Amino acid sequence: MTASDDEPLLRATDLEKHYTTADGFLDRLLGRGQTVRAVDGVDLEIREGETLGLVGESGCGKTTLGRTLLGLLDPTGGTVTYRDTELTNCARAELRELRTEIQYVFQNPMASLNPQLTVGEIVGEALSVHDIVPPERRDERVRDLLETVGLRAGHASRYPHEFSGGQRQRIGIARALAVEPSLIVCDEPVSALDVSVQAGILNLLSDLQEQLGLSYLFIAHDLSVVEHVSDRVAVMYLGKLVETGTTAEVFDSPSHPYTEALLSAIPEPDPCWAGDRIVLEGTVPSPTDPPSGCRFHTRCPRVIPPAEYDLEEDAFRAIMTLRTRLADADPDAGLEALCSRPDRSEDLTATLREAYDIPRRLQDPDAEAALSDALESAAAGDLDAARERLASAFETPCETSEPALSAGPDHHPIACHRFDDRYELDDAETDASIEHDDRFARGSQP
Ligand SMILES: Nc1ncnc2c1ncn2[C@@H]1O[C@H](COP(=O)(O)OP(=O)(O)OP(=O)(O)O)[C@@H](O)[C@H]1O
Repeated sequence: MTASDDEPLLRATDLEKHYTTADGFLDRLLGRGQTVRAVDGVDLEIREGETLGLVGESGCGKTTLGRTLLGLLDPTGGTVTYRDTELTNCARAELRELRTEIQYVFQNPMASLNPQLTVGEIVGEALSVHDIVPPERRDERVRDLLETVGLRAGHASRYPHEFSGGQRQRIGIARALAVEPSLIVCDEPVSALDVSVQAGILNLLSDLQEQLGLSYLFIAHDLSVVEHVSDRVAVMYLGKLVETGTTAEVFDSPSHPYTEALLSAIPEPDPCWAGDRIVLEGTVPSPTDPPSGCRFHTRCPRVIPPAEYDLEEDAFRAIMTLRTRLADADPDAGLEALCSRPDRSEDLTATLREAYDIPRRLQDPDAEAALSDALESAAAGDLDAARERLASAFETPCETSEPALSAGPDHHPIACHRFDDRYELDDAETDASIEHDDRFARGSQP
């Protein structure tokens, strides 16, 4: 079976996986508990023979997405289609058959291998469950598989604890290969291994892809590894994809501010490297109550200022950081919730400006008046009033509507309002943005 040229091998459409954190039956009955929107409307394609890298900070939903694509988790919405069969809507027997086509390689090979079984039994289990080869040929097939992954046929009689981390991962790969899959979801397959053995596993995966025409979804937080192995890359933030493209498109000219920040954190071996690391404000918000509009707006270094003011991007970012802190603050905690500096001056509004890197005076008089009001409320300990004043005076388009994943300046898909004609940025800002992109183009010289 092969997918036609224009049909992807696997396609997810508006895929959702929400967990509920209700503790027990009574909680669920009474509707108590929270919804964790781990995967929240993902469109994604994996093509025949390619490696799609999936990157994003810890907790953004990568593993949940990988497991939902595979059917290890039931989606709460959307569809997954393998070739021309919708997995999310097919009969049990057919699903059981198709399960062999998509396999999973886990991050921690020790935890995923049954210590009570020999390696031969682990790798052979799937052969008997799915009746892949006749019983009399199973041992031979297991021995072949072990040799394919760089182990010895004689290893079949040993137990997982007798192997090193890298060898255990090879056993996990042999087990996945046993059912002759077309697609393997590799979930952080080398991150638990010593750097010295990582290359061996990556080379093995690459050789197997070449020999067997496999496709991979390669989940990893190590961006250098992803750049090395992937044909295309998808960047995920808080349950959604924010940028996808070929590896060159995403790594050489990242357009989404989140991708820029992620890539700027890759350690750079070149001592002449001129790019600065982009430090994002705050922590990743909770997927139980994600920010409205663009989920990244609470941390985005390029959050779009309100059109009615003439505001510098940096000044607006600083105001948004204060707004986000106010939104999260316990109103009873008073000023301490915003500023715990021991060196507070008499003028608390000046201390707040300093603590949040807000200029002493904004260039736009209306913006300055609104900000001064809010700071005075905050300095007086009335955090509710400060929060409301800032929210009504400094609303960004990034929080009012959700950006769709659509063609950006380099034609690969990006979910960011900066590239939407409705939110026209003036020429200076767009030029600054392009210069900024160039500065972060990997490999560029100062
Ligand atoms: N079974 C579960 N019940 C409730 N919430 C869960 C469950 N599994 C994961 N989550 C939550 O879903 C979100 C996404 O988790 P997931 O493990 O998919 O992210 P990830 O990007 O793979 O993270 P990491 O890189 O750390 O493995 C997190 O907030 C996590 O706490």
